Amino acid sequence: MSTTEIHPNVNRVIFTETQIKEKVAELAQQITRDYKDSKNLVLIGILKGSFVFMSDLVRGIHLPNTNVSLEFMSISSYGAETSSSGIIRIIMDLRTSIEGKDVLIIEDIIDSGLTLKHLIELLQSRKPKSLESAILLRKKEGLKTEVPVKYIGFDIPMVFIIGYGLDFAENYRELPYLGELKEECYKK
Ligand SMILES: O=P(O)(O)OC[C@H]1O[C@H](OP(=O)(O)OP(=O)(O)O)[C@H](O)[C@@H]1O
Ligand code: HPA
Ligand SMILES: [Mg+2]
Repeated sequence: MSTTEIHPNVNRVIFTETQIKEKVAELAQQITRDYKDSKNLVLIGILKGSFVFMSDLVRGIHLPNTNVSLEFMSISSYGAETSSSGIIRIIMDLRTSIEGKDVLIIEDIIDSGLTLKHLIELLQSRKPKSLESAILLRKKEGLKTEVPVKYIGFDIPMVFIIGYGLDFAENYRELPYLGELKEECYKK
């Protein structure tokens, strides 16, 4: 990717397409290894942010002896801000039961941790056989609550990230890399 293709509102590229591809392949291999004896694995993508990560990740998972199904939930708490509103809204819930199944939540980012914490409590009450999560990005210093995460892509600094599915006020999801949004785009 040449520098001329970088969006003008991106301060710097944090991870390139190649770096992301390698990391996603690594995560997919770990998941393949860990779930080889699973009967039913439900991968739950959390929209909208996870849609790119989910689509790349699932194509690296090879489990010929497992019923692998994909489900989606849509959850929102950020709106047009760069910090969590603290109000976790479920916009769209699962269509099927997860009772007795192995469940893996697929998320783009964990920042305050509030979304994942809420989600784990909700899904645990539906009695899955197991419940884990695969998260591409984690802002360790942003965490306001303890949340267990089994698969982590990258730990990142406290900057606002866009691209590869992540947005600011619904823009930039289409960028193929992960970049830092310029402060002047959100600081008044
Ligand atoms: O750890 P937290 O502080 O809760 O932040 C993480 C959540 O925030 C983002 O969702 P957002 O509310 O922006 O919805 P979106 O995925 O539709 O962009 C992101 O996709 C995670 O779901
Ligand atoms: O840094 C971020 N970028 C995009 N969405 C987010 N949701 C939580 N943190 C972020
Ligand atoms: Mg968002």
